[in-house]
Amino acid sequence: MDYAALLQKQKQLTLDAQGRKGKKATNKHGRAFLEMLFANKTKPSPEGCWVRTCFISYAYPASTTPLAQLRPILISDLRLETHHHGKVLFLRTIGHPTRILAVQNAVEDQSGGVDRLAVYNTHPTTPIEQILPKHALFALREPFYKATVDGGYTIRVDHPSDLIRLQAGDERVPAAFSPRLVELDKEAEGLKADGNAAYGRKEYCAAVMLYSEALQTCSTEVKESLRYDLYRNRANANLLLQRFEAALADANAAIFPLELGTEALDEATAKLNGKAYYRAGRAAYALRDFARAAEYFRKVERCSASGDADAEREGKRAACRLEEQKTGRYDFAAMSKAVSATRNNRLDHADFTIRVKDGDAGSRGRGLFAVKALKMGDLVLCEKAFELAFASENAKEVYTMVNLNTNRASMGAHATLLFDLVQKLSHNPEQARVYFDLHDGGYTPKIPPQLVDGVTVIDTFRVEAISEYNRFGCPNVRSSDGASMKPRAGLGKNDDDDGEGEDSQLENSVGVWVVASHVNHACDGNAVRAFIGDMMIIRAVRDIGAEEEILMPYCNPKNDGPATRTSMKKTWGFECDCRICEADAGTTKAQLVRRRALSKEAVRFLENNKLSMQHLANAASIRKAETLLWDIEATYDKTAFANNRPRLALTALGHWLCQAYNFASSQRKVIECAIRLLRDLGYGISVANKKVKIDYSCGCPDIKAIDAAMYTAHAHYSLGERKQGLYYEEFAEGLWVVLYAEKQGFRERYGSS
Ligand SMILES: C[S@@+](CC[C@H](N)C(=O)[O-])C[C@H]1O[C@@H](n2cnc3c(N)ncnc32)[C@H](O)[C@@H]1O
Repeated sequence: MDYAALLQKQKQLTLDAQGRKGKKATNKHGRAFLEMLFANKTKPSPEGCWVRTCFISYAYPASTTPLAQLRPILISDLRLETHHHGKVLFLRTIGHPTRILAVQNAVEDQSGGVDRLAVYNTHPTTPIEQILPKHALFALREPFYKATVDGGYTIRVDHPSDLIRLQAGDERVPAAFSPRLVELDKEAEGLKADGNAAYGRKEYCAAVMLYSEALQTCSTEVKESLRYDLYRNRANANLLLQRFEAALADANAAIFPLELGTEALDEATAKLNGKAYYRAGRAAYALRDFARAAEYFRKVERCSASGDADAEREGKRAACRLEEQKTGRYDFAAMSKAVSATRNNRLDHADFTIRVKDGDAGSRGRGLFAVKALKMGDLVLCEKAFELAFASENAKEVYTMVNLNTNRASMGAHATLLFDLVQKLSHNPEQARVYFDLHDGGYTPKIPPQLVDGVTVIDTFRVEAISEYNRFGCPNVRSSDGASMKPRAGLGKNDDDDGEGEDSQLENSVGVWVVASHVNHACDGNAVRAFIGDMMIIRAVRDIGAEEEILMPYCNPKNDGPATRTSMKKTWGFECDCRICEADAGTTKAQLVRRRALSKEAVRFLENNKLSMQHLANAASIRKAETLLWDIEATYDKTAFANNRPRLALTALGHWLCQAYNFASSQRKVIECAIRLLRDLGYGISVANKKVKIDYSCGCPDIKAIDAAMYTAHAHYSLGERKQGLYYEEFAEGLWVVLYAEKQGFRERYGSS
């Protein structure tokens, strides 16, 4: 897809539309047409994959003005391309909703004016009947009106929090709408029954609304027990909607207090309290407050003389999480077994973050620092995704996302992540505060999440801005899959892949990890990340001192340092000053031009000389590779790249040579080439008295380094030098765990020693 053309076209359309700014809409569709357009319930989309384009249009802030301070406006007064500040539009849906990218419906105002309403950034899995059901009432704060490409008009909602659903009995509903409303005077008991019925139909949003309405209706004369029932039921519906903060508050409001002077509640009331504690426990668990969850589950058990099997089980689960949180002891092998291409890869594990703290990182902004000294291979942190969109989960719809604010276009799960985030943040304001504290690249205005008219205001443009700076690509299942699926030629199974581009193939999914988001970049970072399902596992790639900043490469350092730096500047807005970049800074233009030309030649050479048992290298191709390697090496300044500074442009050819000599069973040459490859990846090797010493301090962990170590190990084994071989094998296995979080895949790739 030509993203640049798509972006340009959308910009032009937006610009053209701007020409009508402030004008009134002409030749509008009438009621009959709109009623016809939205006459039928939408059928599920036919099988197949839909490619949708999600345009993030020019940013404007979410409305934070309460309804009471806004003046009503009518549809007929709306002006095109205009944000109607200080105004509120009261609307009632008149048709059945439909979803293309936005959820849409026909609407009328209190004077009978009609138009189309489109709500963007809602979650694709939320039933559209929950968003814009027929005959529902809404107040739209500070509406935005625009012409659409199909020649029509739309009242466009980019921030779902601008649109407030009003209950039938709400006094803010304009009088003109009231006569058509039904059951205005419904009693709390009746509303509760309706809520229960909606819950039974799995219409949880409707259930929450009906319970809320009943709670508003509950007069002081109404039985107190009804109020508790309503809170308890609403807690359950909120749990199922993943509105965990609301669920926790509801569950707590449903707990009967002990009467003054009494020792215990009667059995029936205690049982009800048990239910409320259980729901509170589940909400606290989902909010990852495991200590609090464990306490609630203990309380459930105390509410019944015979105990409670569910609470006991949940209590044990919470205790396991607390143990993980405290010790960082995870069964990574079991975690790896638990994920697969066909499962929901969201794992039930706690975060382990006590070895790090955030702090001032000077010109890098905030950063993450080691609390204590860590050894190479140590777990730095393990964190569950705050939110994650697995590409594999939404196979029916593929989104291309085009952001006019940042001039960026992307394909994959980015749009789904935005919808996931907006949904989560809208209903969990405390979690929203954590998210909005992340780096936003200087986005303004910084509207904090706040409750206005009972709705948490979420600025979707800022959500996306933060996501762009903080999201990580990740595999659909686990990091090791790419490596174990593609064994290197001559090591274990045969394959002709050169190892480049594995990550890009695997990283279709995308997520946000809020603690890891504080880690700043260095191409030669002291830590790297790996994934198992939605868990990010960061390990030290070399020893890290107490108080030292944790740094990891945001993207794989590429062979062309200056090109990497330019792309980093474009994406994240900074220039890397790590040791590789520092060494590279002295590269002359002539050296760089020559290195690029030779690297291109190397790519062509590797493309035309793929190795396998059937295609062995001949003497001429080996000579050519060696010559190219020396020539590229000559473009690196000897002084600047002394002390094992990585020379990444050499590694692809170095890797090929290891393979070539390995196929030719030239064991000494394999060892020589592999040690050279390790050095070019920053690992200094010295051998004294058959003892191998590896200097990790500049090492760039990469699958090629593991391959190089295993080539060396196998060559030593073949030469009968088992002890030396074992050093390298141990090093390779350790590095594998650093890169992929666990051992799975190592033996598949390299076979047994
Ligand atoms: C994911 S955030 C990292 C945390 C961030 N420093 C903060 O203050 O919250 C990414 C942003 O951090 C800054 N950053 C990361 N690595 C950097 C580096 N090596 N040099 C300068 N700034 C860096 C850039 O502003 C980048 O867009």
